[in-house]
Amino acid sequence: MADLRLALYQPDIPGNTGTILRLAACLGFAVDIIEPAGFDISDRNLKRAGMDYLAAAALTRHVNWERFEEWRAATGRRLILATTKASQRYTDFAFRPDDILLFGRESAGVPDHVHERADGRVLIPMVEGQRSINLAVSAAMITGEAMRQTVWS
Ligand SMILES: C[S@@+](CC[C@H](N)C(=O)[O-])C[C@H]1O[C@@H](n2cnc3c(N)ncnc32)[C@H](O)[C@@H]1O
Repeated sequence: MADLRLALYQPDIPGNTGTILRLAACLGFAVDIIEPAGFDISDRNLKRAGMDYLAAAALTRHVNWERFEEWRAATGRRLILATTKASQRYTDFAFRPDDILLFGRESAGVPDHVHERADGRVLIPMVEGQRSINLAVSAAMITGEAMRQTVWS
């Protein structure tokens, strides 16, 4: 199991979370969900996307942002935010093995106060005029790069 973690800020779409939990089970990293989420953990669309991989996923639920931050402070881990507002490409960022990679909610990303708390902010560069990449796809791209740098190299 890698030490790297992926955190989802108040996710809205259960299929995306199920897809990410399946990825986490397959690649071997833990997932933190910062609630409230827009669905229940028993949602059938989450189960459909996560399938039987859900049983193997290491999932921790945090009741809100403040409790997540209390927990993170105790671990001493960095928080690295994936955001379209970053200027640094994720491929140019030096990830650490114990980083927490934070992804925003599908409908609204993260609020400014969360953006400001991040120790680093990374961007997947897009074609000019496009808004954003699907949450699960962006999570796979950035987690893949972080794993390449810290686990697979
Ligand atoms: C569908 S996007 C959120 C779109 C939202 N309307 C916004 O303005 O942020 C969901 C999450 O995927 C990640 N994401 C999507 N595209 C990205 C990109 N090009 N670079 C970095 N992260 C991205 C971010 O964490 C984002 O909060």
